[in-house]
Amino acid sequence: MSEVQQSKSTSVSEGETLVEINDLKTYYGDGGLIDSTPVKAVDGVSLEIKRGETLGLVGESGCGKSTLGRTLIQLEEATSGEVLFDGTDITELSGQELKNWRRNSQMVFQDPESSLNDRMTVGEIIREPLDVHDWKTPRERREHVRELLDVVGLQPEHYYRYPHQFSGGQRQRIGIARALALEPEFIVLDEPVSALDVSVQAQILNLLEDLQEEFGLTYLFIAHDLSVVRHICDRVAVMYLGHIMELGPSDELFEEPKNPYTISLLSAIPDPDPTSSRERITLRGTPPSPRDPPKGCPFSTRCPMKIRPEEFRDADDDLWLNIEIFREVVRARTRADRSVTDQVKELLGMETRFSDIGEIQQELFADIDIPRDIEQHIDEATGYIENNDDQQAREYLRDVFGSVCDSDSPGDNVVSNSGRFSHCHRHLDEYDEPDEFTPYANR
Ligand SMILES: Nc1ncnc2c1ncn2[C@@H]1O[C@H](COP(=O)(O)OP(=O)(O)OP(=O)(O)O)[C@@H](O)[C@H]1O
Repeated sequence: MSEVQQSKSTSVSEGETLVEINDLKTYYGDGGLIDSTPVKAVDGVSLEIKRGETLGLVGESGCGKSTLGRTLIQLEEATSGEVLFDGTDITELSGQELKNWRRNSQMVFQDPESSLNDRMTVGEIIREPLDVHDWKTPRERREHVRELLDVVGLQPEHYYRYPHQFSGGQRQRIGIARALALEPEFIVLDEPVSALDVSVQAQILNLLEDLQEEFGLTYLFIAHDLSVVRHICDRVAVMYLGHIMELGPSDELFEEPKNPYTISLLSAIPDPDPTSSRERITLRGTPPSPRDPPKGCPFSTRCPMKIRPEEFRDADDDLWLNIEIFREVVRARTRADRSVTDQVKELLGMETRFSDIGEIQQELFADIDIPRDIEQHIDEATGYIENNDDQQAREYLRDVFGSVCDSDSPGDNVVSNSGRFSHCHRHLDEYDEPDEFTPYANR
């Protein structure tokens, strides 16, 4: 870690809070009459964003990053919780108050191809927010737009051109100029360089850094590309299934990840250090549906370091893996939003003929040594399913084979002096720390 980066992280982490988020939830489709199971896109997020910092937000597609970003600037309505900007809860604002507040917070979107209106000139696009807010006089607006073109590296004559006449990188500059028009303090950058060529990405990232310094901006930088985040962000939040799994200074988090999900994500990035002993962890399956998240830890259905119940701690690893797969098959059967056949096929990589539970049981356990007590439990669960009580089977298996990871939501445990936190039961004294635990699959 360079001294410069270190001091930047330290000063920011000690800095003044601009945004404070408390137990924020944003659900989609809540209260509908036909399907009342909401999509829990953001499901209890608490974090702070410091004035002047860039906070990265990373995670797999669909984990809720955009929804969180959109809720912070009130493009999406929060279901519950607080978003305090300089102490004011903006989820409570409406009407003129909300309109006035909106000037402070803007968003830059991922896809410069579709986020700009092709029927408006560049000048009109950048000026639109000024018109909406009746900013100063029309003449001053035009002058301000020309200044903004200059600030983002475009030419005054670009004012009268149309977006389709520009390259992807230039279009993103237009989007940035528009976001800056009302002189906001806070900008959500939603994958701002993902759609651009690598060579252009660096130019846009440099521009964003320069603008941050010039105007004292605070950024929430959403990305799935971890390497981009590492270089531009002071701190990083790792999101999974609507929850923040780990949050801390970038360098620390990348060099010494503490949460099993962060460890798994980072293990997939090639390590330039040939002496590194870091082993790649391949995560099994896909994230659960945000309509039906697990009861305990959000990562519990895929965690390679999941805590086993005491009585099964020495169970054979292959057997245990198949028990976990069996539990996932049963979970999938209880899920409402995708066909059971598709889910089972995906979980087992098998053909539809195995969607009969007896056959699945055979497939998973017939060729494996299975202690009598475990076999009885599996038989019992299969019996419930054969009686069409999938939910009972799911709960039975959770009671028998589940651990604290299945039953309790972990706390945000502080894992370093910087205040970094990790959402994992393994940080409690009675368990091995995640970074000291060899994942079952890698033994
Ligand atoms: N308007 C909506 N109505 C219903 N569900 C939605 C809506 N927008 C998003 N979702 C769902 O909410 C969950 C989170 O989506 P979101 O776009 O916030 O994730 P993301 O991490 O930003 O994904 P990506 O990187 O693919 O954009 C997903 O399951 C998604 O399908």
